[in-house]
Amino acid sequence: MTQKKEHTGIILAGGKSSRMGEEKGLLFLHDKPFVRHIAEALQPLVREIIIVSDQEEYDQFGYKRVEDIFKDTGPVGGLYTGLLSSTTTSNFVISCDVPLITTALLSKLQDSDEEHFDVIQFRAQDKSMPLIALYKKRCAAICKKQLETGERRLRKLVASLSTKSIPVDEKEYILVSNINTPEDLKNVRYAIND
Ligand SMILES: Nc1nc2c(ncn2[C@@H]2O[C@H](COP(=O)(O)OP(=O)(O)OP(=O)(O)O)[C@@H](O)[C@H]2O)c(=O)[nH]1
Repeated sequence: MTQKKEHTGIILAGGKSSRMGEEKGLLFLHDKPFVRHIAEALQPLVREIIIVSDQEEYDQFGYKRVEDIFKDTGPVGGLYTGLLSSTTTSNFVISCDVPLITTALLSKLQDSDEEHFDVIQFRAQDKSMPLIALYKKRCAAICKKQLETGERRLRKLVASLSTKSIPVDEKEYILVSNINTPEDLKNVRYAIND
């Protein structure tokens, strides 16, 4: 097990948000943008937060922002840039569309961290969640190699890594739900009385 605060929090906030039709990380839930919710959940567990995005609007949050090195290569490209910018061996990598994530849930990943696993990810029912996960910095080289072959799929990358999956309790499914569409947002707002 690694010590708390030996991790970096990387939030991926690039991509097209085509299903939502507007920048997902800047959408509001309760009184705060998604990215702010996620950063606040990460904050007690990490040394530094890095947002990977080409959008300057994310500078308003006061975290370090880095721009994609490989453009338009999807989450694997974002992961590559985030890991390269990090100074820690182990890193939370979180998509910008899970605003209900909590520190308590994220700390379960941290408590399960082991040096020999490349990835520690959540699994809800039978669905693994590679964008609510810990990645070792060494995975950057593998991301680069994969992207150079033209393969962009994150699931393909994770399949090539040594991975541990942590089950999410049924009552916690809502906390890991991705909000990708206006319908998802409506449903979550309804579920949490927003
Ligand atoms: N930095 C970076 N992040 C990305 C990139 N593509 C996707 N992401 C992030 O990866 C996560 C998952 O992305 P998706 O939901 O699959 O894709 P999306 O482009 O955001 O949305 P859709 O266009 O609706 O598929 C989100 O947090 C995105 O912000 C990219 O090229 N660069």
